Amino acid sequence: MLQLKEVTKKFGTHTAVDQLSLEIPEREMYGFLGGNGAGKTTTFRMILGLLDKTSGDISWEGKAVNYEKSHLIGYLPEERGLYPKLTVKDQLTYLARLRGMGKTEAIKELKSWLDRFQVPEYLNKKVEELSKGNQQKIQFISAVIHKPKLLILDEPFSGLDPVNVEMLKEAVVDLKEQGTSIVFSSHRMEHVEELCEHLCILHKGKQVVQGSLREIKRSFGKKNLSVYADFSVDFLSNFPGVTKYKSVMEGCELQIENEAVSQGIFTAIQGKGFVRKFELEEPSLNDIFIAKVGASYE
Ligand SMILES: Nc1ncnc2c1ncn2[C@@H]1O[C@H](COP(=O)(O)OP(=O)(O)OP(=O)(O)O)[C@@H](O)[C@H]1O
Repeated sequence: MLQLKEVTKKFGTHTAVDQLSLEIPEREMYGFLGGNGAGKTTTFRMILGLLDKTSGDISWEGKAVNYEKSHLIGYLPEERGLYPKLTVKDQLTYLARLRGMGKTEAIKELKSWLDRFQVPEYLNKKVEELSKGNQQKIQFISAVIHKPKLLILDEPFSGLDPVNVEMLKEAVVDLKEQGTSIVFSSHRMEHVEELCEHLCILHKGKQVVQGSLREIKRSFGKKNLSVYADFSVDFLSNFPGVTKYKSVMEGCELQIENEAVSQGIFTAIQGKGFVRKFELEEPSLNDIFIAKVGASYE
């Protein structure tokens, strides 16, 4: 387990990470959400031992983490940095050897990743000949080639087209199933919602939400209600307990104060005509973020 206890990082007078306490379970995928400047990269760099913390404690399996010395950790940094003039093969075998792998084994692993990403022809290409997105795939391979136990991915999906996003998602899911603990950051709620059992949302260095996705959603209650009907449902905009009303082609989408309000609405629409949909939904992470942080988030 990776543990952070009251971790703070100050740059001069600016507090980039403020009293962050987290427990990141083993063999899971853990999501860090937050807008630009929220403190995600700073937290990762502190976890890896690449940046000193101002105060607090960080431990993995009971010990301090040292990325430079441990072969059990993989890291995809936000600022991608491959040597443009080297071939994929030379570069990745070099990096894999730094992380304790033999050359033959590294080439075998590299080839299997290139096959998986459907780019076997890149083996002997120079990095500068590849598109940005494909360079990112190569950098991802450099983070996982040595089969780390703990994998930290800073914005792994940014800049990739939808096909490559799916390919990378499948790869991280497989790594998790093989027992890797994965921590990744994203601006995109839906990626974290889809992939993570546990997550935290950072806002200006502070954690505003933390825990299991299921529990977080449950604690918010089901407050989104869709009502699609063959009669006008406009009167629901003034219904007691309705906090937000959106008219849509087929009816309306509502936010309600609590689940009990839906019962009143259900009674009120009965007998008025044909109801095609009446659905109480869990909040999305986006709803939760906005409720916690405010609508200013982009
Ligand atoms: N070396 C540094 N010196 C001074 N301030 C820094 C330094 N690194 C980060 N910061 C500040 O710390 C805050 C957190 O930055 P960080 O890069 O951790 O955010 P982030 O959540 O990763 O953002 P993004 O999504 O934009 O990458 C920001 O206000 C940033 O300006």
